[in-house]
Amino acid sequence: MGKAKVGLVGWRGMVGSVLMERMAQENDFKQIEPTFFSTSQAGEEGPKFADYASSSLKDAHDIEALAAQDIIITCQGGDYTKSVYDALRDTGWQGYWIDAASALRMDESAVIVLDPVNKSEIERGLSKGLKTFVGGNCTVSLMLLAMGGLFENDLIEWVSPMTYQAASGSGAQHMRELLTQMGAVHEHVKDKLADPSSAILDIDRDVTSFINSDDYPKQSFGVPLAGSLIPYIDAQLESGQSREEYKAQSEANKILGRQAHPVPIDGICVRVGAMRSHSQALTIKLKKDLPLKDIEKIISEHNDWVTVVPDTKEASMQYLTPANVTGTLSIPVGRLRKLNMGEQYLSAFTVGDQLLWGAAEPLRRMLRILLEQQFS
Ligand SMILES: NC(=O)C1=CN([C@@H]2O[C@H](COP(=O)(O)OP(=O)(O)OC[C@H]3O[C@@H](n4cnc5c(N)ncnc54)[C@H](OP(=O)(O)O)[C@@H]3O)[C@@H](O)[C@H]2O)C=CC1
Ligand SMILES: N[C@@H](CC(=O)OP(=O)(O)O)C(=O)O
Repeated sequence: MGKAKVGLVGWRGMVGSVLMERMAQENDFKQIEPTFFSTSQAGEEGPKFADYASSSLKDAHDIEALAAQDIIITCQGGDYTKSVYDALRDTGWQGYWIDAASALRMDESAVIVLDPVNKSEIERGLSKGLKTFVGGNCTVSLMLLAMGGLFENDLIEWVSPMTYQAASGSGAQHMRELLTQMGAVHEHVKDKLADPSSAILDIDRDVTSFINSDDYPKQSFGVPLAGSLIPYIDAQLESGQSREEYKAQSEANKILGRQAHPVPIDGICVRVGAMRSHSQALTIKLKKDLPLKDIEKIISEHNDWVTVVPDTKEASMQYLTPANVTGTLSIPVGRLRKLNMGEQYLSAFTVGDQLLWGAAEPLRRMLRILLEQQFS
């Protein structure tokens, strides 16, 4: 069999760029015959990745050109998926669709992919002839990689994740705005800050009035993030949850193949001024009382990326932070201890790069699974 024809859509966006970087690092381009698509630059020169120079960009809305692909990977977003997916399938196209957007995630014909956690669900989907594979929500994927061992051993009665989500989850413009806000705050008080005799409460008053003023740059977020936080992510639902919070239980149980007997998962999702790594504080009710040492072993042995950070101040401050994790595939889990509520109540804190395991990496690995199983 020849190399699989792989159509890449959304490759120059933020998630797509991280995906391209990982594909180049892992020599994925050598295994495929790629075609690059664009919604806005059709006909322009294509990119060069890992010595692979592409021909000119194809129109990402050209259904015929899309239908010529064996596999399409899109990081273009939900609106794009909605605009072409049905039309493409309606032509009778039997190719594989790998998607970063949430649009098709809960669709019965789609598998949510996170192979270190749900390889068996992926295999089940493939054997049933399913052809649509979607990456999960970032906080959900990162939580499942961290807690994979406890879920796999069916030790969790419920989880309450309280998140600290980075600006990248809102997109590139929002990351820029966070930095602009940081710079603007400093600029506003820099003279007073440089004067050792100035009173900190005066500086704080100035900062507070500035970040609440119309002069503060907040076109993208709508409210201050630097110097503040945003306790609501994504749309408001009838249930009182935000859509981001709703995804925790629904997507996690679909990934785990537990939709018939779901594990209750619910908490509050908060945007903080980190750049691209999401953190989560988890309160977990275990099904039974287990020694902490056993819990640590189960967690750390589940996959190659999770590591248990000792519950000390020094290790937590050094290793359990967005600053330490960003740009890596590492999933540290720390602050593991039994809570005062009882021996079955466990706390945990975990961090992961929202653009790597949270978005691009599960898609790349799904491509590899398809290449190994369906195109070798
Ligand atoms: N941001 C995130 O954290 C996550 C996002 N996702 C999904 O991925 C989708 C894409 O997100 P994200 O990568 O942040 O989106 P981006 O806004 O970074 O990119 C989306 C598209 O915008 C177009 N574009 C226009 N101008 C530029 C420019 N100057 N530089 C780069 N691209 C440009 C490109 O399409 P074209 O070439 O066709 O013009 C690009 O593919 C989301 O809608 C979501 O569905 C999933 C998980 C996490
Ligand atoms: N909503 C996530 C990012 C994201 O794109 O999620 P989803 O892929 O579920 O739409 C965040 O803001 O951090």
